[in-house]
Amino acid sequence: MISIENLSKYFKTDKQEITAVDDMTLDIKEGNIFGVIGYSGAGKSTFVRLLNRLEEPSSGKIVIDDREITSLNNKQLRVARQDIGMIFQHFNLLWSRTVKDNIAFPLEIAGVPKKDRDSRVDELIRLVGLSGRENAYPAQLSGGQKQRVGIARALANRPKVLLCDEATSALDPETTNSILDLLVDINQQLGLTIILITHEMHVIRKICKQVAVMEKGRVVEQGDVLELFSRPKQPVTKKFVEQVMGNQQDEDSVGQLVQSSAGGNIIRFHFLGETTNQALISKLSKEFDVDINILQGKITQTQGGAYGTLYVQINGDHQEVQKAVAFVHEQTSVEVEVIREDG
Ligand SMILES: Nc1ncnc2c1ncn2[C@@H]1O[C@H](COP(=O)(O)OP(=O)(O)OP(=O)(O)O)[C@@H](O)[C@H]1O
Repeated sequence: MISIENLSKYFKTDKQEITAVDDMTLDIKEGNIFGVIGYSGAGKSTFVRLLNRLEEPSSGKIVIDDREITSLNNKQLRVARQDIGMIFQHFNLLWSRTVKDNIAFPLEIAGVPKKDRDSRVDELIRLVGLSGRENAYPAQLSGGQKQRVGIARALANRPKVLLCDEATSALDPETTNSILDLLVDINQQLGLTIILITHEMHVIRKICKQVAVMEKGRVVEQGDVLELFSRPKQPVTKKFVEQVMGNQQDEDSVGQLVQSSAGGNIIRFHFLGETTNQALISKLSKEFDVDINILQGKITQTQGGAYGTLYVQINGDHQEVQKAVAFVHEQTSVEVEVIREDG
């Protein structure tokens, strides 16, 4: 759907030349929610603005839905942009226009007749959950509602791609979650390809299927979100994973755990993309004659399933404990490791 080849952007200032995007190559599949994460200054905003040529590339090639964006003239670009919606951190709404008229704006520009505009706007208002607020002005809306207007406006011309530039960074955690849920909903309902840039790993965790990590204008690591969580290679990626998971490699705390829990078997379960394991603990205690005590853990949900580690103490007859461990090993995709054996 989207193919980016050797894309670069240099900015010349009086004193120096800055490489904001440095030779990026990426392929993004249709219907994906693709995240790009990086710290401030990594080049994320520049990258996303190059995709619809809000920023002109210095070199490289961008193809979106078989159309080479980088070779279009201005007139062709205006038409092509109707297929590429965009939402922004600070919403970029027109403050003198109502919700309805903000959403109608791109339709007016595209020359859609008034009657068709009105019915499309009604449809969009329902889609983004703004019914009843049609005639409000942006200043009368909450941050989350403003972003809903931004999303409706971006979708007005039925784009194939939606670019999200830090779309939830100005919102509180609860509103962030509701906007992310809306993006997933839109992705599923409309089959829209979404590219989302952020500096927050929990945003990636919650809605992205694949992710690229940017540092100093370059993609330093990319892959499936679960894969990246479980095997981050670059130091910057490890830091981002720690934002969500804490430091999983903290051997001290495991040692402490073993010391402080008197007796019993200590088992570590490692969840990696399993989607049917929510009932694992209760299933084990029902099917085997064992008692299970949860000691410590952190599990998080990604679009690819659950990810994380859980330490439990399993008490019971030696054979029953072994059977329970064998069950997890053989019947589920949860990795299991015996940290300490009883006796
Ligand atoms: N118009 C510009 N002129 C000169 N330098 C720029 C311009 N836009 C961006 N830069 C520089 O390019 C680099 C990448 O900036 P960019 O805004 O893309 O990063 P970012 O990852 O989006 O960070 P942030 O989240 O802070 O915006 C930075 O060093 C920035 O100062």
